[in-house]
Amino acid sequence: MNAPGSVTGDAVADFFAAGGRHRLWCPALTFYTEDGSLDEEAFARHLDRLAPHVGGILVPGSTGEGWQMSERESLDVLRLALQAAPARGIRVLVGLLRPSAGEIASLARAAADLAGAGSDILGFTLAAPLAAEPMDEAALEAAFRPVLETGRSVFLYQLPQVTGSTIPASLLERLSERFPNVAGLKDSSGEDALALGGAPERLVLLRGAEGDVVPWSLEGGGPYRGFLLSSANVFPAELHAVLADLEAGRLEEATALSGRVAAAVGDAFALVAMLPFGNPFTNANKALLHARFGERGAARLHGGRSLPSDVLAVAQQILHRHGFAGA
Ligand SMILES: N[C@@H](CC=O)C(=O)O
Repeated sequence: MNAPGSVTGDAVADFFAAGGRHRLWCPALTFYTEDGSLDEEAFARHLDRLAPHVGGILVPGSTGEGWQMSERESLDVLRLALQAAPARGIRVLVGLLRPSAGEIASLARAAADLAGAGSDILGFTLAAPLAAEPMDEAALEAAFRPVLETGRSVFLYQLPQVTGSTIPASLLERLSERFPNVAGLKDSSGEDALALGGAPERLVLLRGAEGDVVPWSLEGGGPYRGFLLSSANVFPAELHAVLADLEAGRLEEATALSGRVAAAVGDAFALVAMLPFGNPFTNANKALLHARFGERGAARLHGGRSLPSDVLAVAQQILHRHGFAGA
């Protein structure tokens, strides 16, 4: 079952099999002006930096502050992405990051309406609703079904540290048998149980956790075909180069560069760990982006907060320490 304007699971697999930048995806940061509205120009500049190096963007992902947004705000940033992506040759995954099953289904309907037929949406990224107690398999299936029944391609999104629930292997297997439009899995848990435990072979597996890419890549003996990394906001060229090195069999070069990126990103996550607001994916990457590209508005977060100037100064030092030029 595939909806009008939707991409089939096979086409999604072919897209990633094309290799190179197609295997690198970015959960794009969201930019705000001083009055809190979307900064369309900063977003366009950001996509210009990303486009040569990524297959597409996830909008809004956790890094794009999707969990903090209302449905209206999610649709506003999606609209911008759909306007900007085709001219830059990149595709869009829609992040369905909403607190309840009803709100997930509502955003999926509205996003499909916005995209219409023949759009550049590659699919939905579908996380569990937020729950104080872990949801069981039946409850997760009930929450996912309305989106799966739209026929749009779907990546199930493992994010227990935010949602409170873990998608079990048995559910992934059943849904992928029942719904051919389950195209893949994005796992940001850092535990990788589904990929390591033998997820159905036809699925495209994407890693969303930060860290060294090499051992998790197919070429490095790992299970993941692609990577959807918050750090692609700051290091798109380097992560693209790592994948190119891997594909060309230059394992040593890939390992050295991937290790350097991972070390800088690790330091940035440690830097923002003490911040009592925002989320670490956003805060770490906004601080690094501000330092690396001089994107001044990058310090502004959803809801009117800003990253403190001492955090921005240390981000600059982190870049220098790991040999990356700053603005
Ligand atoms: N790649 C991620 C990071 C966390 O899952 C995203 O969606 O922003």
